[in-house]
Amino acid sequence: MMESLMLETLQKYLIAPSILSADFARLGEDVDRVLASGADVVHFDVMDNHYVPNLTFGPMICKALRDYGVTAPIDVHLMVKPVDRLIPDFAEAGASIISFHPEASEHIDRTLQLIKDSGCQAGLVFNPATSLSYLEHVLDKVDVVLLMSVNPGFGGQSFIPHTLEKLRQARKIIDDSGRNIRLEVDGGVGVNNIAEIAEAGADMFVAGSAIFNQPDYKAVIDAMRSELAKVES
Ligand SMILES: O=C(CO)[C@H](O)[C@H](O)COP(=O)(O)O
Ligand SMILES: [Fe+2]
Repeated sequence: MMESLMLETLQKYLIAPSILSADFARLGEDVDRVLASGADVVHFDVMDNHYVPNLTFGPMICKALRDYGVTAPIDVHLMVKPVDRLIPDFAEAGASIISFHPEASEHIDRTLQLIKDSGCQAGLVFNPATSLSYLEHVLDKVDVVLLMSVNPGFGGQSFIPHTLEKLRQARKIIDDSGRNIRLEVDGGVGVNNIAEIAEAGADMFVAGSAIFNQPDYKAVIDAMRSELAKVES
C-alpha cells in the first residue's frame, strides 16, 4: 500500500535523498536502506542529454522500484524536453510528484494540468537563473516549488549561495498565496548548510552525494534532523 501522497499531511520538514548518487547496481536495496535510515521521500532525477548534458533513467526504473516494494512517495524531477509525453508514463510507473522546468514546456499550464489529471502532485522547478515570475499565473495548480541551488545535470556540485535570497522570495510568494505548497531545494544540500536553507524558507530538502557518499546514511539523516530541530525551536 502506497504511503500518503498528500505532502501537507506529512511532517514539517521532508528529507528527499536523490538516487542520482545511489548504487545503481543495487538500486532497490540502496533505496530501502536510505528509507530505513529515516528518509521521507525518494528524489528521482530524470535527465535526457538534451535539456541537461547528462543521461539517467526513465519510467521503467520508477516502476521497478515500486515492483520491488518501495512505498514511499517518489518525487520525479524531470530534466527533459519535451516534457508532456513522459507524464502519463511516470504516473503509471508509480510517481507521486512530477516536477518540470518551465523553460522545457511549451504550455506550462497544460503540463501542470496533465500532471494533476494523471493523479500526481505537480511541481515547477527553477534553475538558479530562472525567474520566479513563471509562478504568477499558475500558483493554483502547483503543489511543489522546487528551487535548484546548482545548475541541473550533475550531483555533487556546490550550493550556490545567492539561492538563499531566492528561497526567501519564493517563501513570501507561497505564504502570500495562502496555499499549502512545499518549498523544495535541490543541489549541494548537506548537514553543514541545511539549517540555513530551512531558515530561508525551504521545507523539503533533496540531498544526493551528502547522503549516499557516506557509509552510514542514518548518521547523516539524523544529523540533518538535529540541525533542522534547531531551526524549529
Ligand atoms: O537535480 C539534481 C541535479 O540536477 C540532483 O537532484 C542534485 O544535484 C542532488 O545531488 P547533490 O545533493 O549531490 O547536489
Ligand atoms: Fe533533482
